[in-house]
Amino acid sequence: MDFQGTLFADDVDTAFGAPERTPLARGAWIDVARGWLPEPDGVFDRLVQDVPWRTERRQMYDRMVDVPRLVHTYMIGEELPHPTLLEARRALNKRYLQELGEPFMTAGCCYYRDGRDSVAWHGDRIGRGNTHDTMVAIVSVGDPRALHLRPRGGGESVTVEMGHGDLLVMGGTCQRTWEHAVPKVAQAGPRISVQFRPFGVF
Ligand SMILES: O=C(O)CCC(=O)C(=O)O
Ligand SMILES: [Fe+2]
Repeated sequence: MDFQGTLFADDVDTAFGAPERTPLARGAWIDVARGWLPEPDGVFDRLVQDVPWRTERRQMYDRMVDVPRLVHTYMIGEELPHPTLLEARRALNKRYLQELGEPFMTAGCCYYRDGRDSVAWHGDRIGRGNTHDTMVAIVSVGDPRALHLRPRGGGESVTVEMGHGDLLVMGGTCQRTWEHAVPKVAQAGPRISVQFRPFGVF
């Protein structure tokens, strides 16, 4: 089904629905909306095929290591690989522009091929997320994976099961006062995460 068709199909009622907010400690919050993205199957297939995936390399101590997942970031002005993602970013900007004070611009994509792929505890603190309140909006497609959040320096963690088409927005101080991770699991099929961020947040 093409995109216009999708917009007028049954899922128009649920697509881009209102997220539910959960305040976290220290001025952080998360918004969650289940089944938020329309046509998640088509988005998943397109992303697997068309994104120029590369292995992530990261400086760790004195050496470069492979981070176990594939990545690619669409920078400002670069065309997104599926029209539904364009619609998703529009919907996010409509909902959050006033509160965020600026639009979501970039789209980072991460491909977790199976349960061995993961990302360790971190905040998105390269750039302004380190000093300013901001938002990172994550859309998940494919197999469900748990995204964990914990206060920086320790404390009780929060787990969000990220299912096919689900939206999670991390907001407020979340990137500098909390950390998040997608740990390895014994069994999982492929999952792709698309993270929308404002300019200067990584
Ligand atoms: O896989 C996810 O949804 C989280 C990815 C993430 O936190 C990041 O790449 O900064
Ligand atoms: Fe992150």
